[in-house]
Amino acid sequence: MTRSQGGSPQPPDRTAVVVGGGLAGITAALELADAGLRVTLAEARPRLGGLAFSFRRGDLTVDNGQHVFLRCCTAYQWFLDRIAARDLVTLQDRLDVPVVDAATGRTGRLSRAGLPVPLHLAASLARYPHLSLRERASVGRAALALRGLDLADPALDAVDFGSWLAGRGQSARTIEALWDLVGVATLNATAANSSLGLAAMVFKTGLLTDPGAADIGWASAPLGDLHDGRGRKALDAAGVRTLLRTRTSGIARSEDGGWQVSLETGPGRGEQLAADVVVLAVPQREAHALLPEGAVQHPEKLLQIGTAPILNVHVIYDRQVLRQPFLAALGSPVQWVFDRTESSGLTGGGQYVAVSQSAVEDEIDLPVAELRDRYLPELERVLPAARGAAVRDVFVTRERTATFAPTPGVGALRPGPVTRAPGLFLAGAWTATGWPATMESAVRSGLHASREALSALGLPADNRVLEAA
Ligand SMILES: Cc1cc2nc3c(=O)[nH]c(=O)nc-3n(C[C@H](O)[C@H](O)[C@H](O)COP(=O)(O)OP(=O)(O)OC[C@H]3O[C@@H](n4cnc5c(N)ncnc54)[C@H](O)[C@@H]3O)c2cc1C
Repeated sequence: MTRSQGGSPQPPDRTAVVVGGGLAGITAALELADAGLRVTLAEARPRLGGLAFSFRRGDLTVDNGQHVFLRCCTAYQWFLDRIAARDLVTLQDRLDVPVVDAATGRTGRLSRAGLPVPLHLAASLARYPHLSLRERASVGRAALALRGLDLADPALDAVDFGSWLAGRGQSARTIEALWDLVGVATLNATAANSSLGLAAMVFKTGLLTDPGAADIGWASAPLGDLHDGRGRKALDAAGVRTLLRTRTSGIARSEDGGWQVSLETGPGRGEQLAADVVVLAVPQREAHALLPEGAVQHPEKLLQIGTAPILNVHVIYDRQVLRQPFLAALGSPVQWVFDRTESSGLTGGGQYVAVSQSAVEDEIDLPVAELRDRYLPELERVLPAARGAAVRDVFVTRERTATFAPTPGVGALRPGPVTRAPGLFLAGAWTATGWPATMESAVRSGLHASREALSALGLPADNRVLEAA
């Protein structure tokens, strides 16, 4: 799938090494290979997909954590098309989120109508039972204020979203029942701990641009089938040499002005790869450790980017307890609950639900027994059908560094794709994409890095995806 420019042959001998086989690295590798480079992708783990992966547990295939995307995640959807995995996701025709208040048992819905922005959400908000009339009216005013914010204004990054909302008349209840309901899941932080710049980006893009922007999508197969299985197929077809279980231990300038990448391919075994360009698509701490001296101006900034955890509590019931693909909860520690029955391969009746808990710094290290005691009774409050159901299994997946923490000031710490070392580029959801740590940010970062790498080699890059985004 080499892009040919007006029929002229591509230079055959340009080489690239991409370090890290998460979504950022896969994207960069595909783009560089599509442009005609000889690409090696080195991933430390035995699989691709980075933070969005699956593993086997008995007969089940379990995702390390529930992942969703929105219709406005155009780069991630391009990626799904590029790896031929569109058939493995479901995307709502129209945003529709059931929201249960565990305290009252009432269910409201955040949904959209077929009207232009912002009227598309007005009817649902007007009927939203978890806020008073006055609170609902205040949401409209805050949304208008959000709409007026200039996302390019760096001053937004220094302000916390919670204070900004409070200053726009949002009560604690409105923040909990609306802004945090969406924001905690997308930013992995409460409004009080989120940069206004990132929060405004999420809410403006998702709710105040295109009417369909916030329609929710999710994998209908295990994440590993998409990012590892189909990702690997696409890389193979593009001619990328993919090395798994291969940790990169060093990146240094070679005498000819290119790069020398040191790989650990097994115990006591190594390989040196020469490359014209290197894309470092690993998390910020690993990037800090691998960056050659002087490659970024303030390397210490990478270590100042905080991280935030996500916890999933997986519960197998002996019967159906959740009748929709997912729901969100209020008045309970439970945040979001997803039906994982089909995608996990559970057979023999029963239902598998995953409770997805973002920004749970105080719970991430709790023992399973404690989490079980906390969440099973809460699930019975949120899902009445769970009250008479028998629990067949409970297990927990923890990602302590699931995302970077979107705290105020983080924008100034995130580097762009271009380093001061010619031919060395950075990618990863944590780099300066303007997005919070999401699959969308990861794919965008891979597109940015590969575009810059191609341009440094004097090769044309396909900008269409980024321009459309
Ligand atoms: C539980 C959970 C839930 C999430 N939910 C959502 C969601 O709903 N929606 C959403 O959009 N996003 C979600 N995210 C975030 C999303 O998964 C990440 O932002 C995205 O996958 C990051 O991709 P990446 O390529 O930037 O980094 P990573 O996935 O971290 O990939 C980096 C890769 O580099 C490899 N590596 C590191 N060091 C080396 C080395 N020295 N040599 C070789 N390889 C190395 C790692 O093994 C890893 O595979 C969630 C994350 C988690 C953990």
